[in-house]
Amino acid sequence: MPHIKVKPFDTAIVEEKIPQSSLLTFRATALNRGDELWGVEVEGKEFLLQVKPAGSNVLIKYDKVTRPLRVNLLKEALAQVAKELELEIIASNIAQHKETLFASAYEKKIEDFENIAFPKEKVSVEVGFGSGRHLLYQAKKNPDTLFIGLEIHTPSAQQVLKQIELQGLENIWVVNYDARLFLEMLPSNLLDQIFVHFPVPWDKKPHRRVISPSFLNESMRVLHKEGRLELRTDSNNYFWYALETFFAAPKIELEVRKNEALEVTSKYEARWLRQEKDIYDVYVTSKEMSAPREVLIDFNFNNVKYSKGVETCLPAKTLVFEDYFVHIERLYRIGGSKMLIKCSFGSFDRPEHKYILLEEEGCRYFVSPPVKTSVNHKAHQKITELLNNVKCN
Ligand SMILES: C[S@@+](CC[C@H](N)C(=O)[O-])C[C@H]1O[C@@H](n2cnc3c(N)ncnc32)[C@H](O)[C@@H]1O
Repeated sequence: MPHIKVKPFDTAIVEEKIPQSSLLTFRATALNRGDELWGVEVEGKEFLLQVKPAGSNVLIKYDKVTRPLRVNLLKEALAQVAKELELEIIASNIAQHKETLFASAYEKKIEDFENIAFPKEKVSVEVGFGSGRHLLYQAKKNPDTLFIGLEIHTPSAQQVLKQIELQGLENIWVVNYDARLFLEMLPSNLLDQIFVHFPVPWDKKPHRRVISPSFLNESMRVLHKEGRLELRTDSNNYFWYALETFFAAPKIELEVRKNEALEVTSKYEARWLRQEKDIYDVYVTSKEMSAPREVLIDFNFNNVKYSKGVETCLPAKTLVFEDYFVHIERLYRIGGSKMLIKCSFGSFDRPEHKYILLEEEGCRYFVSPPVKTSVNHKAHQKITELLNNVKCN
């Protein structure tokens, strides 16, 4: 990733240069540490550069949380900063290259679902598609259905995206995100089917299993009446665990099969078949329409403003709640009346990493708000409460 190593210089000159700079917007210095963050804006995109000592020199590089997708924007920012501050570069890797961003129209981000139009009337979901054999097969066989494939393993998601292009399929969306958090982004009564084939059994860490009471509730909400959740597993343990979970749900119909042959065999299944293992199917059919989903999530901080002493009032330890956490990682001071707060929060499995810019005029996420999930919202409300309490002290 782009960086420059420069000879030592007085970083305080940045503040003097900001008014004339074509890209620098602020300088934030870490409390009790030697590193800094510089706010920049290039071609309308805001992001941060990290500045820290590297032996007897200074390293200026990208910041993971706010980095723009286009690497050339970062390189341009580093080159321009070095020029404006007249820095002496010792080493760098900022030569601009032609960018070949592999952006597939079939890859969707979780935040796209905050406001998305489904191009087909019929929609189904596959959770943890792995090599994608079943997903690709279903999409080919049912061109009238949109298949949303969810996979947390990024290389598998990329492989399947390539296959989609190679096979010329137009009815699959791939989402590289945790299925347990994804379903809440969907409207009620949308889906025909949810396939969960050979989920990781997690015998020693059952809390990581995809199937859980809350996953079942969300599945029943997003399936339309008569829509079906299909679990296929080779794990006897998982089968009984899932049955117990499903039995507790109201208004569903259950069907259990053993060693049923499907039209397509996944890689995992082929291995179990060679070993002559039993394979279990459990079908859960939704028997009622669900109420529309209510989305009452906003990430405004309303009346939160910078007040003196904020750094002494924020918790140093991670706050852990039943289904979310809040961790204030680091504080940066910008002049005398602004702060940048680096924090992580939300779900234990897919935490958000964000900066919050706290000023006398107000407060906002820098550079973009979190994904609209309920756990992120709970965490946001907790952070708002923490920042408001500072005002009361
Ligand atoms: C045992 S493999 C099965 C793959 C495929 N369904 C098959 O039958 O060959 C389980 C897959 O689920 C994915 N996975 C596990 N937990 C997940 C989650 N919470 N959300 C999305 N994918 C998940 C894993 O990355 C892995 O690719």
